[in-house]
This record gives sequence, structure tokens and C-alpha cells, in this order.
Amino acid sequence: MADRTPIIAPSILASDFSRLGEEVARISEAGGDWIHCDVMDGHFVDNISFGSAFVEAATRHTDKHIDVHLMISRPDHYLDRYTPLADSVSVHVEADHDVAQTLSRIRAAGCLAGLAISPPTPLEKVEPFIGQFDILLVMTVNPGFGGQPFIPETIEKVQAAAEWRAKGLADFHIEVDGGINTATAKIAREAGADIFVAGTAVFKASDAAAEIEALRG
Ligand SMILES: O=C(CO)[C@@H](O)[C@H](O)COP(=O)(O)O
Ligand SMILES: [Fe+2]
Repeated sequence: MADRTPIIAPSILASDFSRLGEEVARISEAGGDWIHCDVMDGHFVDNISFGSAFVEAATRHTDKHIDVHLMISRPDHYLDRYTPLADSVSVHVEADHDVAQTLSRIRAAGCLAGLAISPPTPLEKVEPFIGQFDILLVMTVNPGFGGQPFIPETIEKVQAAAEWRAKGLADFHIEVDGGINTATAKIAREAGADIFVAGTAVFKASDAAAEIEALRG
């Protein structure tokens, strides 16, 4: 079985964009394992964040794993702008694309392939793609904004996905994203999650290193 040591992925959506480089360096030095980059197009979600030029700028201030979360309607169309910058790329099962083909292209580009699922979407929607993704990204808030409260019902999906994994159907990480703090990380970890995205909790903490350690549990 693969290593399930908790991975903490601070989301730069919660950083001070006017000091992006310093913020990325600060959070890397504080012990963040992966740098989570939330790309939003104002169409798939009701918010616009940043695009590939911004992600590229962030990469110049860290040697950590770059984890791109595409909340965009046509991930297949924009994919080639992100795979050269990233170590993992997650696309939404709800977006308008050939999911199997997009996942296959992400892997072919040398990245871990992530499949993301929003809170209202039943887990059955990702079932046909088991074995084709390396990360199941379970959204624990509705995508689009940082700083929202964790939706407890989403944990049932983490538990069910962990059962798939335990049955040996496939080996994949379970990443939780949205409203993650030390309390909700514990709930998610006990349900089977091993990657913890935290924007507000880490970037707004007075001691980011202590917060990252606390999130590991
Ligand atoms: O993908 C998203 C939001 O759509 C997340 O990655 C958020 O950026 C997490 O922020 P917090 O809830 O931790 O503040
Ligand atoms: Fe995200």
C-alpha cells in the first residue's frame, strides 16, 4: 500500500497576492508540502482567481510540489498551459470534457492526475474512472471561494472512497479541500483523507509552521 503520510497543501488563494513570491517562500519554509493553486474561470465557478502566468510566477519561489486545481469549464482546452508547471493537476468531473481523456493526458504529461468532485455531486459519478486518477479531490465546500465553512456531509464520500481503496479497487490519494482546520482535518483524516488543502488556516495563522504541524495531526 502506498505511503499515507499526511500531505499539507496550503492554498495560495488565501495569500497576499501583492507579495506572492514572499508568501509562497514563507509557506514553503514553514513546512507546506504541496503548494495548492486554485484556478477559477468565472464560469465553472462564480469567481475569477488567476491563470497560468500567476501559477508560473508562484513556481519561481518554491521547489515544492505544485498542485493545480482547475475550476474551469473546459479543462481540456487549457490543460497544456498547466501541466508543464505542475506536479499534479485536478479537473472536475462536473466540467465539460471527456474526463477519461483529460486524466490520461495529465498522466502522459508526467503529472499526477486528480479528479475533483463538488459537494452536490454523488460519488458514483467518479466511479467509472477508478484506476484512471491518482488523486480523488473531495471538495468539502462548494468550489469558488476560500474561507467557507466545512460541509460535514461530504465526509461520507471520503469514507466511501477509502472503502474502494481498502477493497483494492485502486490506489489513490484522497485530498480534502475547503474549510480545513485542525478540527476538520482530524475528521477527514479519520475518514481516510491523506492530503489536506488549507488556505485560510495556514496563511492567516500567526505561526504558519505550527499550524501546518497541527494539521498533520
Ligand atoms: O478550491 C478551493 C475553493 O474553491 C479551495 O482550495 C480554497 O482555496 C480553500 O480555502 P480555505 O477554505 O482553506 O480558506
Ligand atoms: Fe482548491
